[in-house]
Parts: sequence; C-alpha cells; structure tokens
Amino acid sequence: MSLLELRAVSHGYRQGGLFAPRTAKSVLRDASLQIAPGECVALLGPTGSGKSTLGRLALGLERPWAGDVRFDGAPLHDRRGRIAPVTRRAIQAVFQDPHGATSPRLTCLEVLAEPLRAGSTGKAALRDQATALLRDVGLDPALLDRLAHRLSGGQLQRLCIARALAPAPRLVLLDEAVNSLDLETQALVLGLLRELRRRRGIAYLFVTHDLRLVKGFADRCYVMQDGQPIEVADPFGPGLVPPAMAALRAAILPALPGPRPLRQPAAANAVLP
Ligand SMILES: Nc1ncnc2c1ncn2[C@@H]1O[C@H](COP(=O)(O)OP(=O)(O)OP(=O)(O)O)[C@@H](O)[C@H]1O
Repeated sequence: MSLLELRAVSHGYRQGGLFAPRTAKSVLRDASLQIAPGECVALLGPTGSGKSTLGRLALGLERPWAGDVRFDGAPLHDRRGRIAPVTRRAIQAVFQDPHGATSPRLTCLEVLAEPLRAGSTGKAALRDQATALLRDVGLDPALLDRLAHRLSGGQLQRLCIARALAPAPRLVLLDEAVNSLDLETQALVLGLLRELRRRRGIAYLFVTHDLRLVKGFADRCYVMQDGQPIEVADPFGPGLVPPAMAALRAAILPALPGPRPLRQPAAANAVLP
C-alpha cells in the first residue's frame, strides 16, 4: 500500500481582484503520484511547473479542486476538512531557505521545543530530546542555547531537519531543501538525509529543479510535464525521456568545459568578396 497517493488531482489558483476580472489558473491537471513507505521519490521540473503546489497538497496545506490525496490508504482530510493530529505529525517538511523558516529570536532549543512539547513532559526531558536530535543531524549539542540565526547556513538547515524529525515523521517533503547550500554542504546534507532515511525508514518527496542532485539519492523520479508528474524510469539513460526532462538534462553544464574548436585563421592572401 502507498504511504502517500495523489489520484487524478487537479489544482490551481484564482487570479485577479478588485480591478481585474477573476480567472482561474490551472497548475496541476489530472496529476497522479505514489510514494511507498521508506521510499525516496524525486519530483523534478522547471520553475513554475507546479512542484511546490503538489508539495503543498501532500502536506495538506491546500485541498485540490478535484481528485484525492490519500495518506496511509485514507483520505488526508476528513469530511470536515481536518487532518488527524497523528497524520499531521507524520508529514513534515524542510524548505529551501532555513533563515526564512526560523525566527531570529529563538535559540536552537526553542526551535526544537515546539514540535517536541506535544510528546514530552518537563524541561529536562525536552532538553534531552533536543540534544539527541542535534546529535542525529551531526550538530554539537553545545549549540543548543545559541540563537538559531547565529548558525551557518548549513548548520541552520541541519537544525530545520532536526525540527522536522522531532515528531517522528513517516514522510518528509524536501522542497529544494539543499538548493541554497554550497556544493560541499549540499553533499554533506544529502549524505545526512540518506543516513537518516536508512536508520528511521522515513520516505522523502524530494522536490528539486536540479537533476544532478537526484543521482544516487532518489529511488524513483517524476518530472512535471504539462501539469502532470510523469515517471521517468532512467533519467540518465540513453532512452527517450519527456521533453521537460530532456531540457533539465541539457541545463547541466559539463564539470569541465571541453576545448573549443579553434577558428581557422583567415588566410593572409584571402580574396575578399
Ligand atoms: N498562492 C498562489 N497564488 C497564485 N498563483 C500561484 C500561487 N502559488 C503558485 N502560483 C503559481 O502557480 C504556478 C506553479 O507554482 P509552483 O510554485 O508550484 O511551481 P514550482 O515548480 O514549485 O516553481 P519553483 O521551482 O520556481 O518553486 C506558478 O505559475 C505560480 O506563479
């Protein structure tokens, strides 16, 4: 059984307002996608193709115009439009900008306290759990009382990962979660996410526009094409791929650009037309 399933989902946004006619912008059309427990699924696509929209539907932040979003075999929202607390805790997210996702006024402990508070009693127990979470993401527990915004970008993103882990989720949406990091930190954080998945059996929906990040990280891969996620069996192989995937491949620059063909020098005695 799928952990997360989107079945023939259509969604978009109302546009216009006071001085412009109200219209509907369609973003997802008959979109379907499944993630099994413990699976890492990449969702690729160019900017504006609807990846984050699909992610927000998976988190239950928005409800689709049509179709179903199901978690663990049951509708994500009940008939009154609410999400069960246990499901809410089971689906967490890490976004691109760790500074925007944390308050500059909070210490690392306070950032972690909110998701931990629901499950733990007493200050000492909370501190112990926060310490364990920092260790899990490779951060020194001595940072616990430091203001979160005094951390480096890579450290702060690790703290956001720790916060997402706090409610023991079964699915984590990684929405461009490593894209703002430098290449070396990207590799370290991807390694950490891979290790956490192995240890905790978490499933990931890995949203990115960077095809290079998918290799060796995701089990399966979808690309957004005309409002639908299309599964691509081998994004790096020689077979045919959807045009959106071909464009993402073409966007990857060679690591070391090859030598350019030399121009033929004009002959000294060339006859000009
Ligand atoms: N709240 C909103 N109101 C109106 N339009 C929106 C809203 N959110 C997204 N859109 C529009 O929906 C389309 C898809 O946006 P979305 O953010 O899902 O794409 P994306 O593939 O995640 O892009 P990016 O890689 O740039 O984040 C875009 O045209 C965007 O302008």
